[in-house]
Order: sequence, then C-alpha cells, then structure tokens
Amino acid sequence: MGAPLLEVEDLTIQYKTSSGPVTAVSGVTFTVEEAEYFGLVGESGCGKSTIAKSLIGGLDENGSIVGGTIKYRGEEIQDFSDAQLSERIRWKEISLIPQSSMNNLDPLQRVSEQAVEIARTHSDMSKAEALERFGELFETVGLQPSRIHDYPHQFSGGMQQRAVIALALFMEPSLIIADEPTTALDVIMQDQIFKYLDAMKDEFETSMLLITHDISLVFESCQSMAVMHGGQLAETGTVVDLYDTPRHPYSILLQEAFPDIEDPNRELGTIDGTPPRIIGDVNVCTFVDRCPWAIEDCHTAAPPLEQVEGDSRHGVSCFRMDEVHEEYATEKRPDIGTTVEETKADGDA
Ligand SMILES: Nc1ncnc2c1ncn2[C@@H]1O[C@H](COP(=O)(O)OP(=O)(O)OP(=O)(O)O)[C@@H](O)[C@H]1O
Ligand code: NI
Repeated sequence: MGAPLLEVEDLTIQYKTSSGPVTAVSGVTFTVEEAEYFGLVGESGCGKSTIAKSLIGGLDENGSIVGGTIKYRGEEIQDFSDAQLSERIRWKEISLIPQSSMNNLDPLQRVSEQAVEIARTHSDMSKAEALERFGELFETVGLQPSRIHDYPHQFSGGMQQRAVIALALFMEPSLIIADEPTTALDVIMQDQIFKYLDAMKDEFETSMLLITHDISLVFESCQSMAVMHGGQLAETGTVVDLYDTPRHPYSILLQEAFPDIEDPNRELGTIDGTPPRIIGDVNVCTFVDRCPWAIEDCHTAAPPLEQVEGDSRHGVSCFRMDEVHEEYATEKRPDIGTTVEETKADGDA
C-alpha cells in the first residue's frame, strides 16, 4: 500500500492579530485514506475551517502554518508554490467547498464561463464537452442544466451553494473538502447530494473531508473521523470507535449532546462553558475548564495524541484516557461540571 491520501501531522496554525498570535490549530494529527469519508467535527471556532483552508494553501492573509506537515499522496503541500498548487492540486486533486459558498463564485462571470475556464486549465475536454458535463452536474445537484449560463446573482443562496458543489465535483478530484456543505440546503437536497457523493466514492474512489459541527451527520455518512476542541485534536478513529467507545471526555459529552438515531428518547446532555481563545503557545488541554475529569496535570501541558492499545487508528489526546474510559463504562455520566436536561424525553412537558 502506498502513502495515505492525506496525512496531517502535528499541524499548528496561528493568526496574527492586534492582541497577539491566535493559535487556531495546535498540534493536530489525522489521516484520510483513499476512498474514505472522513468527518472533522467540533463546535464553532475550534479550527475546522482553518484546517480546510490550509490544505490547499488558502489561509487568510494573516494566517500561517507555524508547525507540522501536510502530506498529500506523500508530498508536502507546504513545499508547493501557489502556481504549483493551482496547476497540480486545486480542482483536480483537492477541491474545496468553502463554508460560505455564496461568496465563492465570480460575480462578473456566468457560472458556465467559470466551469469552462477550470476545464481548460485542468483537462483536455473541449468547450462543448465541458458544458455538457457541467450541465449534467447541475442536474445532479438539483439545478436546471440550462441555468449554467446564469450569473451568480441570478441564483438564490442555496442555488449558489449547489453551483459551487457542482464546480467542486467537476474535475473529479480525489479529495473533496466539504466545509459545512449542506447547511444552507433543505434536508431533501442534503440527502440527494450525499447520495451522489456516495455514488462517486464507489465509482471514482473519491475521498471526502466532511467538516461539520453535527456529530450525527458524521456517524451517518463517514467511515473515519476526528473530534476537535479549542484547536486541538481530541480524538480520532473509525466512526465505530468513536460511536461505541469514545474515550476523550469531549467526544463523550458531544455524543451525549446530540440525538441518537438508535436511541431517540435518550436525554440530551449539555456541555457547559465555551472553548478558550488561545494566544501564543498552547500548554494546556484546551478542554480543561469544561472537563468533569480534569486534574492538575491537564493545566500544565497539552496532552499528546496516543493510540488506544491494540488499535492502530484510534487515537486520543487525554492524560486520563484510561480512567475516563473505565469510569464512563461503569458510571456513565460524570458527576461534576456537566448538567443534564432532565425533561427532554419522557413527556414531562
Ligand atoms: N483571519 C483570522 N484572523 C484572526 N483570527 C481568525 C481568523 N480566522 C479565524 N480566526 C479564529 O481562529 C479560530 C478558528 O476559526 P475557524 O473558522 O477555523 O473555526 P471553525 O471550527 O471553522 O468554526 P465554525 O464552525 O464557526 O465555522 C477562531 O477563534 C477564529 O476566531
Ligand atoms: Ni468553519
């Protein structure tokens, strides 16, 4: 077997701000394999979009990678110039469906012109072939093929998002980074797009990095996943690992906070507090202030990602992963720091 499709190791990213360097991502490690859907999950501000942008060299002006490696098929992305990224990587190998897709179409060009331009640079399709193929993709995402010739302003927000998804699929990239791809779309359209993406995975061995705050969506549509908190990676593994035996306190509480399809009447938990904003180096576990299991050590160093014994892919960044696992197995819910919504399920209302 060759190198994994995408290998992110110990990635640290900072933004320059007037109050100092904001560490948006710190020491993050995960791997996306070929033909795999990988979910990156965590609440707002935990660094998901920052990672997404960094993977194609698209960080905001004030952002920079200050540590770690990003390898795509074994090659370091950071060694590519912007021209090389445009020529070799973007669209054809990795395409990004950005979080706010609405602002990602050129307002001065018809959508079809943007597609033809991409096809011209990255394939040997003729213009007619490109337009036909793009029209088919429009149909796939639920838009009238004839509307490829519209300008972006002629579309609603949801339609623009679908046009961006069509563009992202256009060159049949090996990796699609989808940053909250369907949040602006209705459930039926979400389903349709995921069905299509699934078919693509089987046909072209496409991989996807699905970025979302919705852990249930990841459980439903991905094979592997990572949970982030406060710029750090809390836990990574297969969805089965994280669904059946979550070990990081945040993964456990996050899972309790979402409805479970297999147990819809379960009470929903809540996670108190908010993630910290980190200036400069990170030498704590960023979950420490919200963690019912935290001890003194958790305040003094960032826990390294360690493999769960006997499982090469399941990794957890918690000094107390074994104790947490044992306690949680017997007592279920921790007794400090968390509150439980008591009235949710049993018809109290
Ligand atoms: N250009 C920027 N300058 C300064 N700080 C930034 C910049 N972009 C993002 N940040 C900060 O970096 C952190 C991570 O942001 P990011 O957008 O990556 O999070 P996210 O997980 O995608 O959140 P959301 O779910 O809300 O999209 C946040 O604290 C955010 O305020
Ligand atoms: Ni985001």
